Amino acid sequence: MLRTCTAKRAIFQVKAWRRWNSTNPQMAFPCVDRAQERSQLFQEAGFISRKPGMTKTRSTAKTTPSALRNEEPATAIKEPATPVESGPEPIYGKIVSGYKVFQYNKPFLCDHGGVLPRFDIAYESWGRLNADKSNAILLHTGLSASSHAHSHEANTQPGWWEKFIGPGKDLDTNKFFIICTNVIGSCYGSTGPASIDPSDNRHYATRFPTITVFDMVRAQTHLLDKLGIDKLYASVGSSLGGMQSLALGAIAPHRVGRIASISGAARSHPYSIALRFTQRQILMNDPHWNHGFYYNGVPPHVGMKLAREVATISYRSGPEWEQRFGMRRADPSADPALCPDFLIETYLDHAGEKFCTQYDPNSLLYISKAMDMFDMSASQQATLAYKRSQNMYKVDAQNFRLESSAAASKAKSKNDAGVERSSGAIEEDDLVEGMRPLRDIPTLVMGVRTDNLMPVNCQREAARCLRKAGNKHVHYHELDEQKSLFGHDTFLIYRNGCNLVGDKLKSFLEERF
Ligand SMILES: N[C@@H](CCO)C(=O)O
Repeated sequence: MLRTCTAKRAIFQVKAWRRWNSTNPQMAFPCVDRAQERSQLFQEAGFISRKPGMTKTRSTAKTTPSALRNEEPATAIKEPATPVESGPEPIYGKIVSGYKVFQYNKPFLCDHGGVLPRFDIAYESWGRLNADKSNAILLHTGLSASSHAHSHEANTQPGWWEKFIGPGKDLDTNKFFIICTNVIGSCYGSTGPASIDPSDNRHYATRFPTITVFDMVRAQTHLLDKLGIDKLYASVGSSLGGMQSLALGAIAPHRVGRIASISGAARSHPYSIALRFTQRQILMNDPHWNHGFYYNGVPPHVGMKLAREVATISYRSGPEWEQRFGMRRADPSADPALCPDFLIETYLDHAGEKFCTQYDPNSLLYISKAMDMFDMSASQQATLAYKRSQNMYKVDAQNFRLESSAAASKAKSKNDAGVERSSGAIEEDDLVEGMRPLRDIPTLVMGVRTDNLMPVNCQREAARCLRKAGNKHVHYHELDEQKSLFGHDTFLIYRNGCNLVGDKLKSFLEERF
């Protein structure tokens, strides 16, 4: 009762403040009011969901205020119209159904020694698996994506690669069987921090183990086993997916026929780490983050919104925004405001608003950290292999035997190669050595010069190291400013009926080697 009264009083105060400042428009801060209002709505919803006899987890659609369901709150102050229509945007939705779930019911050892007692992987597929199961393509996702890459009967909403997949398309479903998973650590049906820990029926939250990109693909190999796919036709991905497609080639080269790594990297760039670190800091310093234990209360939606605004700056490019927004203001006749005012500001505000209640904040922390740590250098892989061998006792005896011998041989190969991680300067020989397992796998590496998040140097480095490792089939393409101003997100965007990433990918996949 007390909580309801407090919440109502706070909403009343916000409304009163708005009434007052309508006569003082220069003092209006609708972007701040809206955040406060959303906290109140969450608080009310939390109170409703904790009434006797109701679930203790986050409230259901029935009891959840509209703002929490990512709709416009009935009482929200209207911001200037968002100029998202002025340019192409990725299609990302909150996916809660329409996927299949693969259940791995054995303990899963993560690279850094944590153990998941079991895990789920949400996945979707398109096309038909042929009789000898040789036409499967595993499509790896970027950070925020779900398994819903394309529409189908169980979910007719357009997917995030809707135009890339289909009969005759870039990923041609007349030829290939396409599988897309939601990675472990995420929140769209696969096991992640928001999942329930079976040992105590509480959300994992930050008790979830640290995961690596190698863990993500290792988990996917168990799905491939279940589907009876010994060897993929191709491992394809962009961004984080471009890291995964390479990582799979490193841990299971015998299972991959071709690799496509688009706007990815063989190891993270310090600039990318800086951008993701900043996002995590913003999120973790939202008092509602509560060390990750927010699932029964108000989530850190303000931190999420601001983190997404920073992320969006890294996903697109200045030259795109010059053309798209310039110095235009949402309402040129209005006095300058501290809340969104320039079109670019309303755009970022919209990106943050859309994402902040759609994606689990802890998933952002875990997955972005996994990206930061990604490094295919031989010394780093050997370090992880050694860690695995030390922790193998935590999982069952069968896994112990299988994996400890693999880990031991990797740890040994580190000594054979005589490679150690350099203390400061970036050591390329170490990366070449780490990419040696991919030397016989035809690989497409693509980069975009306007990419601010994973600079094109990352893709140049990956291609160069693959070649130095002896790979004779490295196909490298770089899109210059004339071809794409969409920066890192280029791979998500179709314009004028085409996407240059898709064209190149199609030729690579369909070429005979
Ligand atoms: N916009 C993409 C870029 C990173 O893949 C995302 O949010 O996942």
